[in-house]
Amino acid sequence: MAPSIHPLIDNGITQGSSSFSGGKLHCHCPSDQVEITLNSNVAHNHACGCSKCWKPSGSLFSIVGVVPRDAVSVTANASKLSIVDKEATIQRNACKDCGVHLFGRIEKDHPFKGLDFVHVELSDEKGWQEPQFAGFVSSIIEQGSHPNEMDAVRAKFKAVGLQTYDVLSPVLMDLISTFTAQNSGIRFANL
Ligand SMILES: N[C@@H](CCC(=O)N[C@@H](CSCO)C(=O)NCC(=O)O)C(=O)O
Ligand SMILES: [Zn+2]
Ligand SMILES: [Zn+2]
Repeated sequence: MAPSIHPLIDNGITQGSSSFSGGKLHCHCPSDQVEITLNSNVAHNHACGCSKCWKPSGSLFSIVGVVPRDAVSVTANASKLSIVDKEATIQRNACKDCGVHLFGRIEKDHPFKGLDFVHVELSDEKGWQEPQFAGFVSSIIEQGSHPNEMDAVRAKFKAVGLQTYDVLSPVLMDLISTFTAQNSGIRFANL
């Protein structure tokens, strides 16, 4: 059987709702779940093949989007959270018991500082923005996917209407490069 890309991709994508304004995320513990309340829908929701984003077991990709950090609050069992890698750009807060990542936060100077990374599949609510693209696709080879499987993986994304990139989407890459240019002293008019 072909490996799962992700349950939210494998059988086609369900469109989100533009009027949806947030909901709750829960970790996978059978009891005393960590609960996160999001007062916003996600943006730039995407499949990520990198090794650092949390993926459901058996899936090659994570689905991860961003919300303003002010829209994120831990509303139950905060004591179960622990940062996976304090040195990483994105400090991923995971449940110590089940390993699920509840939110990833950037504290250092970075173009995405102020945005938290979250996985909407941890919510029972419907209406979250659907995945917009697939990023870090080639990174799945670093985790053991065979290079010969990559055409099939990219074809699966294409079949559900998603563009694939080996880093991030053009709009996000432009934001990163704009930040880098401005930090080096370049000033753009009318930005
Ligand atoms: N090939 C590496 C790539 C890891 C990577 O750079 N991941 C990105 C995307 S995460 C969500 O889009 C990133 O920004 N990482 C910063 C961080 O993780 O702190 C690999 O697969 O590990
Ligand atoms: Zn848990
Ligand atoms: Zn990632």
